[in-house]
Amino acid sequence: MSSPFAIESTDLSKRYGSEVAVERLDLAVRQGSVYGFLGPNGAGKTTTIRMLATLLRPSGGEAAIDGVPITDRDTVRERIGYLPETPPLYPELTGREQLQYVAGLRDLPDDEATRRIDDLLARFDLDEDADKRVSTYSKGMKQKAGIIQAILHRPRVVFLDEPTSGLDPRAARTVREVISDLAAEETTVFLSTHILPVVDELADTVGVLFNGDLVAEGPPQKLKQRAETGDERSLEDVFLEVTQEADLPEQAAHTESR
Ligand SMILES: Nc1ncnc2c1ncn2[C@@H]1O[C@H](COP(=O)(O)OP(=O)(O)OP(=O)(O)O)[C@@H](O)[C@H]1O
Repeated sequence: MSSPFAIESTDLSKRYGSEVAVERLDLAVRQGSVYGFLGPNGAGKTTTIRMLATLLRPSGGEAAIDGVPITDRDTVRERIGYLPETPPLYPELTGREQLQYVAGLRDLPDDEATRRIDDLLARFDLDEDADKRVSTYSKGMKQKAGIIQAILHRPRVVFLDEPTSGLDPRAARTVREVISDLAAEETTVFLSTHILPVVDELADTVGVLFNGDLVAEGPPQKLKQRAETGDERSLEDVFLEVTQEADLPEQAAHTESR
């Protein structure tokens, strides 16, 4: 039976030695939705994404992508695209060669690959630089190439770690439009970013991770509604509140020990 969830996890955990990076995380992300994954630096977002993308072995718990357990790495990898914080690119290739190489790894037919590469290069304003070596690219140009290679094969689920990092306003808008288009085509987008307005605009559901724990989850509109008064606050207010409240016991302990 097919699951309505594109990403599911139960008790997903990761420890680095005695350090707990992700603590018994339960996720259920609907097919075709955009999930905004927020959290302060070091909260465990990248660790979570790397586990879901089969690049890091969990210390405990389970997860499935598109109904396939992450232990079945080959099948999961066929169905996902991943933009890490630093896109993996070969500096000695040109942008176009890099994308052709990835299309080959993904077994895309040549003519379809050429068509999609040309379309995406133009969409990201990278067409004029497509035949220059990646080693000459700026940070933003590398980021654009990284985004294109993450979505080139039309994956069912896309993980984007800070996709607008280093991008100028026009390119950042293109990324937002591409994310909307992906969701409209029933691709699930798991989006980690510190840019809260992007999440506010695009996410169907927001999850806030703090010290490896999901401390808030829900549609942005609902999270922004104050339970007591019904007044609206910003997503930033919500973020600061939920990532501070959970911090209070530690702060109290710290103050007492002085
Ligand atoms: N390879 C590693 N070895 C040891 N500890 C690690 C390793 N990778 C991550 N950590 C720790 O795990 C925790 C979570 O890190 P992670 O990179 O997942 O956070 P993040 O939410 O993505 O942060 P940021 O927003 O700064 O990118 C941090 O405390 C980090 O120090």
